[in-house]
Amino acid sequence: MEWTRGHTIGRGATATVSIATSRSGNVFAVKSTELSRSEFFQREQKILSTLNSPFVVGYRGYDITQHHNTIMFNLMMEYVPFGTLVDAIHKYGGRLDESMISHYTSQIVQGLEYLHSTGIVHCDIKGRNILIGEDGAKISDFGCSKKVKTPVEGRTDDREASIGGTPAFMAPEVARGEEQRFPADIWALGCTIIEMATGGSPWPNLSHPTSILYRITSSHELPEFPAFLSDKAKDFLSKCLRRDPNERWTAKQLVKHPFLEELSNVKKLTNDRVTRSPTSILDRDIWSFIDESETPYNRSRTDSTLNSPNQRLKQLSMNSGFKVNWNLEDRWITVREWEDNNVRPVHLVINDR
Ligand SMILES: Nc1ncnc2c1ncn2[C@@H]1O[C@H](COP(=O)(O)OP(=O)(O)OP(=O)(O)O)[C@@H](O)[C@H]1O
Repeated sequence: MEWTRGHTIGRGATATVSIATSRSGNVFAVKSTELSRSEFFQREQKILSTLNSPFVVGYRGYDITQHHNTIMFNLMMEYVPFGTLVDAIHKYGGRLDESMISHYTSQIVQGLEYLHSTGIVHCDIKGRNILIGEDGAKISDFGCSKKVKTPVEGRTDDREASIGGTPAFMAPEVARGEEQRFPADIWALGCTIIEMATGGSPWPNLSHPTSILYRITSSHELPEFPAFLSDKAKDFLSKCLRRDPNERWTAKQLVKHPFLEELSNVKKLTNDRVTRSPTSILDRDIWSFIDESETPYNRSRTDSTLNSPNQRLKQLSMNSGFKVNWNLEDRWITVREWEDNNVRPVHLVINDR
């Protein structure tokens, strides 16, 4: 298919997303990166090409092109015009009201129900990866996603697979490097509801990924439920945010929860579009205003154990029973874990944005 690249509409850690038009005049979005750096993209392309749901960004194909001396991998997708859920939160003054939260949650849950029924774990559900279209929310960015066996087919051994995502949205079993299956997306959904309700991180006093992982793995805490939410909304959250993945509700159960029944009076974004091009700075804007060192949690730790990322990780590894080796590569952090002297094949790929 011949197509022409238009203006840039978004940038991720590795990709530039542009609007594009085909010769026949169809408009779509094209996400491009250098072929040599396209490992996650190719995974995304393979997964996206198998999916078809109104609650998941639509697949339109892929191609490889040469731009000056650079070979580019291009992933073509449905153009979703109103930015991300984080843009919507900004647009509505920093947080969404409960009717909007239930509207978008309903669509994300239906998207997750569909994905999980096909054996896909998204692995990076968060506001930045939810796009807002004419009909509402669509799940996007499948760069971390993986296919696992469905409950009917049996379990895969996640110790063989890489697991990862964004620390603030990571379920306890993921942060510990144990497994990342369907319940991990449900935990991240709970975190995304808090993001919609507060405009901030589920762990608002912590900004460094290491501190967040430390808190998730070493405490028995849950993210704080926003006080202004109704009992129904809090009950819904309590079904998502359970530390034991086996106790979390499935997407199939959650679609029937009473919180999602009240969908009247929803303000749609269709005629009131978000025009600002979304950038990665949004996450920083929201979340970095509170320094973790100012929190009582860290103030009580007057020893030097948590002074640097490496020292914090040493502490984390002592608590978790694993030795952890961190590798900073661009904006991604890879954590490899060892159990006694046996190298575990699991590594945790962390989206640091
Ligand atoms: N289909 C689309 N339609 C409209 N805008 C899009 C579309 N896909 C992506 N975008 C915009 O481009 C931005 C970057 O896209 P995406 O998150 O998929 O890139 P990424 O490099 O995988 O991101 P990350 O940094 O999370 O890995 C999104 O936040 C969004 O604003």
